[in-house]
This record gives sequence, C-alpha cells and structure tokens, in this order.
Amino acid sequence: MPDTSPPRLVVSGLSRAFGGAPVVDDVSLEVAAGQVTCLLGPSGCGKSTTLRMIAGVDRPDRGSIRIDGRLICDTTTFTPPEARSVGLMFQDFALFPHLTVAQNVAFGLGTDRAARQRRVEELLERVNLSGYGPKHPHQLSGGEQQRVALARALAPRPRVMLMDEPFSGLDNRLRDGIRDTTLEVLKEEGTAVVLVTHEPDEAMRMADEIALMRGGRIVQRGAPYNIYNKPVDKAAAAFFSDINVIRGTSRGALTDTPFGAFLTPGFADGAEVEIIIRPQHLKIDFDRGGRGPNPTAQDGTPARGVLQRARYLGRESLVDFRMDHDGSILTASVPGVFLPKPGTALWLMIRRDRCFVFPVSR
Ligand SMILES: Nc1ncnc2c1ncn2[C@@H]1O[C@H](COP(=O)(O)OP(=O)(O)OP(=O)(O)O)[C@@H](O)[C@H]1O
Repeated sequence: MPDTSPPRLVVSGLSRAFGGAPVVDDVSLEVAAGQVTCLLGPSGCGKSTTLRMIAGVDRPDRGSIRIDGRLICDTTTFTPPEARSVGLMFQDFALFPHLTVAQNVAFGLGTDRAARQRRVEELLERVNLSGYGPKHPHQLSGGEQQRVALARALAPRPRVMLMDEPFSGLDNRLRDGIRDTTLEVLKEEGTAVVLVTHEPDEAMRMADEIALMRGGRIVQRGAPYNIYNKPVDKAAAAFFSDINVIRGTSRGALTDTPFGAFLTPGFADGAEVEIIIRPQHLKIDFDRGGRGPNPTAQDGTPARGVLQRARYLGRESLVDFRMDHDGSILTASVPGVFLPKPGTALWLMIRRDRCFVFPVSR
C-alpha cells in the first residue's frame, strides 16, 4: 500500500524580514520521516533564521509550518517550541556540566525510571558510548561530548530534528567519523532532519536532499547527485567546486570555442553564453611535436596551454594553465601525483557530457 501519510515536516512559503530587509523569502520544504534535508548556503543567506522559525524560537512574517499534518505555526497560530516535538542540536551544544552523561541524556525524558534508563542505555549504545553513563562531560573528548549531545537531543524521540552546523566546533580529523555515526543514528531513529551547513562536502555526505539557499531563497532543491551534476546556474555550480568558465556567442544553437563547437540549444543568435566545466572534467594530453591528440566527439578539439603552477593536494593534483588562445587561466585536477614543470606545454580537452551552459551572468 502506498504511504499516504503527510510528510513529517512541511514548511510553506516561510518569510521573515528584519528591519524591512527580507532574510528568508518564500521558503518551502517537505521532509519525510527518516530523511535528511540540508539547508546549504553561504553565511548570511538565511539558513539559521529558517531553522529558528521551525524550532519556534522565531516567528515568521508569512507562511506556515506543519508537523505530521498538524499546523504548528502560521500568522495566527503559534505552538511554543517545547510543544512541537522538535529536537535541537547546535554548534555550541552545551551539556550540563554538573550532570553525568546518563543524566544529560535522560534530561528531557518522562518520570518512569525504568523507561528512562532503558532509553538512555539504548541511545548510549547507538552512539558507541555504552558504559559512559556515570562519567561527567569534562571527562569526555569533544567528539564524545558531541555524541552525548546527539543522544540527549534524540532521547525524547522528537518528530523532527533540527541541527545548525553541529559539527563545526570539532577537530577536522574527528568530523567525518562523527558525521557518519550521527547519520546512522538519525536513520535508525527515523526522525525527519533539517541540517544547516555552509559546507558543500558536509551536505553531500549527509543529505538525502539538499536545499541550496542564496539571499533568503531556495534556489535549487534535489538529491546531492542532481544538485552537483545539474546546477541551476553558475553560482550553484561554483558553490561545490572550483569552476572554469569559457565564454562564447551562440549562433544557430552552437557556440564556437577553441575547444570546438558546443551545442547551446535554446539560446538566440548572438546570445553570450558561459560554458562551465569543473577542474576534474578537463582532460590533459601531452604535446606531440606541436600537436595535441585528434579531436573526438566526446572530448572535442584540444587547445594548447602552458603550465603555470602544479600543486599536489594528496588525493589529486591541481594544475593551472595559461591558454595560448586568449591568455586565460584554466585549472585542471588530476588524480594522484601530476607535477610537470612550469612552462611545460600541454593540451586540454573538455568532457562535453560534463559541461553546463548558462547565459552570461554579470
Ligand atoms: N534577530 C535578528 N535581527 C536582525 N538581523 C538578523 C537577525 N537574525 C538574523 N539576522 C540577519 O539575517 C541574515 C541571515 O542570518 P542567518 O543567521 O539566518 O544566516 P545564515 O545563512 O544562517 O548564516 P550563518 O551561517 O552566518 O549563520 C544575516 O544578515 C543576519 O545578520
């Protein structure tokens, strides 16, 4: 039987202005039980304000919020935060220092002692901290404290979990492991999650769906694969990685470039376009006595450039070229170690299936 129950969380047309300046502008979201939606965007784009309205610590000027189909907030209704069944986790999550780990986790639970104890043990096991119950927060590492905070937030079985940059206070080396543990626990608990982050890697790692925000609006929503591979515009592409931009003019639905002609359907004759390509989708070939490889349907025509700088970053090498045709700099990334000397002439080709074409943005 198809599931006809409403999504766990439905946010419709949420808007908020401060001093007349819109900060959140017509934001809509649906999050199903067991799903993680990441609000992703640069600092100041309105992510935290959106989260605060869902939490009930701020009120929207317009729009509505529903949990399990129940209206908890619109311009006339306001359910207080503690009655929303919402769990919160923020960057500066503070455990109660005078309480033990077990008491921290049990904090929001009811009065049935045995049930409390069962839930605390269950959660400490889930976050791999069985046996830590009697310790105090100061005896724990930052990562362990973070896991206790997660257990505490999840203990009352919130219908929706709201997380604002929950990992940003942690050491880089700890982060990936804690992200994975957190995701596993959230999935086991089956709660709907809205996670705010400004880090694309974190969103790609955690999210079932990414809502990309800019200037208070959601500019694109979708699975990480789609957001990365079908960005709505140049800025959306650039948010996830360095990009290369090649400009041209569309004629007869084609744009001629030193890398051959690109299909640019839907553009009027004379329209200026930008062809966007990520560094990992540039292919490099060696110079064969002043010539590159032969053009192919997939990679187009090679164009010659002179290596300016090559850097080894561990997993890959990043190589900057000054292109012969116009002196522009293009950046290619190559898996592993690739460190030719500056001044080396090489040929670049562009993976046609990996390009995005947009109107010129000024
Ligand atoms: N209570 C407030 N009064 C006035 N301005 C506010 C208030 N809260 C937020 N703002 C402003 O709204 C804008 C968006 O803030 P918000 O915290 O939602 O952004 P964000 O995307 O979460 O960014 P960050 O990652 O830096 O927190 C900012 O310009 C901020 O200064």
